Amino acid sequence: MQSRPRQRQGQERVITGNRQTSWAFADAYVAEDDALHWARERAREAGLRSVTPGTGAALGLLAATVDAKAVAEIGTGCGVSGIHLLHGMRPDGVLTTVDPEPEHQQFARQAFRAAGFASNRARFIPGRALDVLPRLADAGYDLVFCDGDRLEYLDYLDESLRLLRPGGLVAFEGVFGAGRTVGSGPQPTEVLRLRELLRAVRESQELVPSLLPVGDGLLCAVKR
Ligand SMILES: C[S@@+](CC[C@H](N)C(=O)[O-])C[C@H]1O[C@@H](n2cnc3c(N)ncnc32)[C@H](O)[C@@H]1O
Repeated sequence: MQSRPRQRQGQERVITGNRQTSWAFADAYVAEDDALHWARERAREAGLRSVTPGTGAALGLLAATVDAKAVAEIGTGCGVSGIHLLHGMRPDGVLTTVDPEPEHQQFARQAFRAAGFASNRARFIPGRALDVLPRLADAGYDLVFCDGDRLEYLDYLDESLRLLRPGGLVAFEGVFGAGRTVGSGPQPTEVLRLRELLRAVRESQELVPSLLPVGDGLLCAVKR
């Protein structure tokens, strides 16, 4: 009996030692095609973050799980996350994607075409999320993916609750804040806002939450 705790400790050490390798394996588990590599490269040149392959795979999975016909995306970037979402959506589904930078959306448009999606599968809306989202239909969306201005995530949460149908899903990219969300010491406003978001989602009676440790942290919640 006395040897049990020692054995458990040993197992924990093995898991800890391999954890980074396991996470790297999980992140690269679903391969990306040429269109995604092209979009990723355009984003890198423009100095933009894109979701990691693992986060992209999770987004595709989530879109398929809710059988998404209508998805709203905040922060088109050069289209990496959009391609993953479109892959998971129904074949007749439409991605509505919002970004204030027309040149980002132009790259995304090309990337979607290269990935084989017909032009009517995506609706590009140029503009800032908080100007555009109020114009979108109540309960008209199966999934909302938030990857725009992290200072505005709490406002995106309010808008998402209005936009989602019951059973729909909201996802926020990057909530680990590159490790700063759980870091001690003074943190920038962006990190403080991420912490507020994490609290608000966890405490909401309207949401069933889960924080997926993919990429830089993908906070997900289903609207009851
Ligand atoms: C990290 S990139 C998005 C990357 C993209 N989701 C992907 O993984 O391919 C963030 C994008 O949000 C856009 N953005 C910044 N502020 C925004 C706002 N207020 N509303 C909507 N988009 C915004 C930026 O122009 C940029 O293209």
